[in-house]
Amino acid sequence: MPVNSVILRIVSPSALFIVAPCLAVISVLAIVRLYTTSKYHRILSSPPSAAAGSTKGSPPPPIPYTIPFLGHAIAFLAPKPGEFWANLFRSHPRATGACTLLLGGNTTYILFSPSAVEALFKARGPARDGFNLQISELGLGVDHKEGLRYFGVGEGPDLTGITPIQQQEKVWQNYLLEKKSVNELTANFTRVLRDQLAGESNSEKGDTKENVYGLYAWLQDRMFKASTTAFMGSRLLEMYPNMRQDFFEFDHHMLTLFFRIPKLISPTAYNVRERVLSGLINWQQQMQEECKNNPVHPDGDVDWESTYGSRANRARQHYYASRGVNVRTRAGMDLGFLFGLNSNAIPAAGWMLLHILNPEGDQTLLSRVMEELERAERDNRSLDIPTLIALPLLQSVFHEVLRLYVDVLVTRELREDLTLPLDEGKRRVLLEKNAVVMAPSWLGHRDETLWTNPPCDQFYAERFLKTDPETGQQLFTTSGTNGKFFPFGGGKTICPGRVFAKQEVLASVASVLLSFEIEPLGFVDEHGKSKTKFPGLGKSYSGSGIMIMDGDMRVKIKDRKGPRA
Ligand code: HEM
Repeated sequence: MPVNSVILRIVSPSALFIVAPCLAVISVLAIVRLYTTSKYHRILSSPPSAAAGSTKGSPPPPIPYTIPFLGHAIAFLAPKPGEFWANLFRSHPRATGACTLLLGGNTTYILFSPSAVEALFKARGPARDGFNLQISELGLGVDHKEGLRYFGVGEGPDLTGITPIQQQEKVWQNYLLEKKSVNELTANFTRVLRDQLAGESNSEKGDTKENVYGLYAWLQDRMFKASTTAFMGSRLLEMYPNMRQDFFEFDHHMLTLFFRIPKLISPTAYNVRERVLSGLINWQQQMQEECKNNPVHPDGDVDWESTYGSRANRARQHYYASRGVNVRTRAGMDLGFLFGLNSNAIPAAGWMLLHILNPEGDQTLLSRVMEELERAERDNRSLDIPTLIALPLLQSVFHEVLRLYVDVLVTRELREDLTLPLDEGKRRVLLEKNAVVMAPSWLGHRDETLWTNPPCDQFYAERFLKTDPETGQQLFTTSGTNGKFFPFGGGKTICPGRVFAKQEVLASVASVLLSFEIEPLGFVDEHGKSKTKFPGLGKSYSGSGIMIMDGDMRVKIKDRKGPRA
């Protein structure tokens, strides 16, 4: 009897309507897998080394996939830090220095050779304009046309010869990076933070009250208030007192929105974004009315005022006006700026404090850090910021926290073909135009061949210290880390908040440790339940910035000394 007849006897005709499409789908998936696997092996067997001597190089091996168009997107969205990379390198040799993924229809080159990453940051061509536009639309809820208007996509220079992108770069340069402005920002941040800490202290009344907190939750609240007030002015939190809770809920869902997870699957992400936006819109409308659409000029004598805060923020508001964007776009872009301001620096300070105070860690670390910090405390108990930010051990701890906990996908779009060197230029790799290239910090920061002794997944406070052979002194250094360590990205779009971030984080850690005696009481998980181990990495998508903790450390806090200046 023919096989068909046998199948027809076993399977009813209606079942065939289901089986046939399933078989067709399985066949397509199998063919795609076979085709991409054979292409992968073909390219892998003629690696870029074959192109030695040629200046062009060859494209990075394309990792096999099964589902057309989506490619590796589903696996890439695993909400467990590092999981995708660990799986990738189980079957793919790291020695290739680069590989190609298909992410939702986009060819995406992944770089993990330090030489290639270093050269990418030096290249002038690759840009991140398209990425910024995508963040504004998908993550911040800005309308597409408004996003184009804000960034001035495709626009040439204005009458003064400056393009919108250059105008924005000028804002960062003049008000975020220039020494006087960044010092003013740090002074205002420290003033608000220390006022809060002083409010906590009861020593003026001769009271020795002790308080018990989850250290990170306690710190997050105080740092958020200090940085938001220093940058945006005090009116924002007066008008929207619950902003911190909403903001950190949004922060948690930002990548859900960016990766286009539908509202049906994650309604909270969309709802919380609308809540924060509507709070910011209220504030924007009220402030525009109060300042009659003319915020205090950023260049005058005023370094801070209550409506729009810092020079940097007032310069941003003038930029909005020059671009003619509506109030929702302003609120969306403010949310983006608050994200840059708060999402990384606050967890960095949290990880630093937890490691310094960790009862299971190096028991000499706290006293060595305190010895350094006392050098940066003036007689009136204020902080000497230039001394603080040059302390070797403190800087090493800060950089070690960035190494271990920053997970960024530094992303660029290629408008032209780009050739990059692999292993000091002996081999070259060709990246074709119109693709996206990513340098994932996880791969550089946690490369076990580059960070040894102790192994890369361990916190080691002294990792960025070396001993001066002549004086025997401990010196802080990041030399030899190009292309392997890039917490702030690199090149012309490197994070413009990096100088403030360092001052803010170190000033927070110093203020807390110099103000209070802190006694660790044990660790808790995300739900506040006691656990024995130091917090690990919370759930997050690849590229979430500084990774959050999956718990906290309970501490008893008691005043260290009398009132401070
Ligand atoms: C430890 C803290 C921080 C880390 C790890 C961090 C990291 C980064 C990274 C990786 C980028 C992308 C750079 C690139 O593409 O090459 C970036 C961009 C940016 N960061 Fe930060 N950042 C931090 C703190 C801050 C702070 C405190 C501010 C604000 C004062 C800030 C404002 C920004 C802005 C506005 C951008 C976008 C710049 C542009 O589009 O050109 N960041 N940051």
